Amino acid sequence: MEDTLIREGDNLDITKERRNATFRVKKLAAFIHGGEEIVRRRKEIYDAVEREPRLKNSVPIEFLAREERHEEQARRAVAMTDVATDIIDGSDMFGEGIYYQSLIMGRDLHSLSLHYSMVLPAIQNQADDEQLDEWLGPIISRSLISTYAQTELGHGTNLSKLETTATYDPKTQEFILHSPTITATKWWPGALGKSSNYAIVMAQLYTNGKWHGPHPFFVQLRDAETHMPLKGVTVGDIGPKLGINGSDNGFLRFNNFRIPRKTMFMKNAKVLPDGTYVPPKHAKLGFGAMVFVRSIMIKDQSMQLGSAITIAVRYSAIRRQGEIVPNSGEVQILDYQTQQLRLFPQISRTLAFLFAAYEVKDLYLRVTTQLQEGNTELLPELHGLSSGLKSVVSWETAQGIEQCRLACGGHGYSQASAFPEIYSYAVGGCTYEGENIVMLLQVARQAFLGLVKIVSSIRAGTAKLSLLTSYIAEKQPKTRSKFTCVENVSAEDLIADFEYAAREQIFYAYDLLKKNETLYSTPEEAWNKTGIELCKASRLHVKAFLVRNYFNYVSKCNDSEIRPILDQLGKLYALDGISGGGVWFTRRGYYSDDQMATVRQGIYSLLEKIRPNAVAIVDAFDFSDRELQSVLGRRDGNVYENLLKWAQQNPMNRSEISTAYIKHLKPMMTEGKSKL
Ligand SMILES: CC/C=C\C/C=C\C/C=C\C/C=C/C(=O)SCCNC(=O)CCNC(=O)[C@H](O)C(C)(C)COP(=O)(O)OP(=O)(O)OC[C@H]1O[C@@H](n2cnc3c(N)ncnc32)[C@H](O)[C@@H]1OP(=O)(O)O
Ligand SMILES: Cc1cc2nc3c(=O)[nH]c(=O)nc-3n(C[C@H](O)[C@H](O)[C@H](O)COP(=O)(O)OP(=O)(O)OC[C@H]3O[C@@H](n4cnc5c(N)ncnc54)[C@H](O)[C@@H]3O)c2cc1C
Repeated sequence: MEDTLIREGDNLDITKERRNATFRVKKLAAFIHGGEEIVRRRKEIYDAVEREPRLKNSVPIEFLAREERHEEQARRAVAMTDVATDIIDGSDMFGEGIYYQSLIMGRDLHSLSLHYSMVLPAIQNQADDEQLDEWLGPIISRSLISTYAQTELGHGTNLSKLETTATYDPKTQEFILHSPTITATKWWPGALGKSSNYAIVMAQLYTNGKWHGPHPFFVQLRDAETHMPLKGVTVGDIGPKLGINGSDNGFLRFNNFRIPRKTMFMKNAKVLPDGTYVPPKHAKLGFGAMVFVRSIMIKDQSMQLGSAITIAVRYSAIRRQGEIVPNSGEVQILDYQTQQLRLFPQISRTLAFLFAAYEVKDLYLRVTTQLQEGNTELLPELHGLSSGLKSVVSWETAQGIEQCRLACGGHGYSQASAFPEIYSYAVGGCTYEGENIVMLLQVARQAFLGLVKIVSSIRAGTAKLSLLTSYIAEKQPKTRSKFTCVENVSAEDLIADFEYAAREQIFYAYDLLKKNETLYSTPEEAWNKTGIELCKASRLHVKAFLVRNYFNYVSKCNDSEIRPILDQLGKLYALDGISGGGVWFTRRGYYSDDQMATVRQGIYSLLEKIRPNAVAIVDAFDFSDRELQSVLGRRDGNVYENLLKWAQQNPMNRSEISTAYIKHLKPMMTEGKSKL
């Protein structure tokens, strides 16, 4: 079927792929992105960005040194936010906001990342009316730049042991911020080093001699005119990192630095002028900014994997290497079954993660509405869903990007492929906003209303279960999995298989925890000794959610042109999970060896079915060349000539003779000659 992505001068192999696709890309793109209107808006936003001279990205970012990159990204961030209201609906951070930003900033953070992704939502949700009046205007007008300073040199995960203190002095109605040790130094906050003049600082609150745990404060760090650090504040950049080097992640210390009482966020917890502490309705309301980023990053991660797989599939369609049948000509590497197994599951994952991102967005919005009415009922569910997805999605995204890179051979290792930028940006998501293992343990402890608590209440018959957890209470089937062959297997059967595996492991981990509680002297030690099994339970629980959610989402599609594609990808997602999960599915003989062999046969048959549509499917992710920034992943497939151009524009090639040659190599060679 002819498609609008085909243009004259394109690589012939990629054109043939597009012509042979069995569906129209526009239809699949509309379904993936949530409707034709959204795809139309993406195009409108893209065109507006392309038209705007200040949003031209003329400098290839990967050739820049750290300081140049930081400066260029600051320029882009200012230009991006200067014209944002003319182009996007800024309130839609989950949709238009992420897309618009990715067109301009690429895979990097910048001077305003935290200002918008953490400080703005924190102010909207945690400031009282008076604070909102005072702070929101400057945040929106960008007359100040702010960040979120929580992590310290000595503690990131364990917030209860943060060392920065905020001690209330009722005489002056001020808090005294102090960093009592080296390990109390704030370390990591994005844009803290050189850009921000304000920060939300998480500090241990002391008032009237009592400790109340970590609380957020909105603190001025630098002079509004000179941008010099205020007296009592030491601040700077922490140095180059694996990725996101456009961002000046920073360090920060306070030396008995006084701030007014009303700099403490007071919508939830309060400190009255006499120092009386009023606790919040829910102890973790002050952690809301983290929950927000955990929620939005699921879509961002899926888009990173989506761009990696788009690059790898397009390149695999134009790359010819080796022969399958001797003397019949070199084949497209996409024809190798091994290449397909490496790549096609990444397509399925991208979709599963994206559809999950839609779900977490809905839950986030529901929770925000509830919280505005003072209702915290759904907060634990959101904490569980966002923590679990964050953990599984960022891990599988990082592994998937790496598979895409490897699948592109040597060219995948070049920055021209974009994989180094994509990987080093995305993999940060495994650590920031809660280290992944720690977040899995939260899922076990708390998520989806607390797996561990659920097990005991299910056994007592008192469980109140949500949609996300109700499967745990169902009886484990005594029979085998219903799987017979890929053609006949239903979505319900595949969901049942993942629920079986999750349920089995959840109860196993629970029983082990209970046993360990009898063996160790404290519940905490028993918890630690059950940590690995608990994490496995959480992972399977999240995977069961991802499979269920995929098929639920796809069930809305009645289009006979694209539904088969979505079904194939869904089955591949599930069967690849079952085949890779092995032992989780064969426990108690739930899957026999023969069934497992048939699962593998099913995967091979799906790879064959997906193969002719692979290029068109990744086209439907709707990435422009501007977003992909990859020579290998170009829409037109003209990779080789552009690799050469890319190398030639390399600043090292501006002059024929390098300074390295003049300073070091030439003298060595001259000396060598003199010794001849
Ligand atoms: C395009 C956009 C894409 C990307 C984003 C752009 C930019 C951003 C990029 C990077 C920015 C990065 C920023 C940061 O990294 S900020 C720092 C983030 N730090 C963390 O995430 C620290 C992780 N640690 C924690 O969250 C907590 O300390 C932890 C949950 C591990 C434990 O908390 P704590 O010790 O205080 O509590 P516990 O005693 O363990 O638990 C008590 C109870 O409370 C529940 N709980 C914990 N957190 C929450 C929450 N947020 N909401 C609701 N409930 C919560 C916990 O489960 C326990 O429940 P129960 O078992 O029922 O008692
Ligand atoms: C790119 C990037 C951007 C960041 N941006 C910011 C920012 O803007 N603001 C900010 O405040 N912070 C920021 N951070 C810091 C980030 O939030 C922390 O690094 C993260 O929360 C992990 O904490 P940690 O570094 O203390 O790791 P640690 O907690 O020291 O983790 C080290 C290891 O110990 C394990 N571990 C720790 N605790 C437990 C436990 N209880 N049970 C089992 N295992 C455990 C972990 O699983 C991990 O394997 C950023 C970090 C990165 C990498």
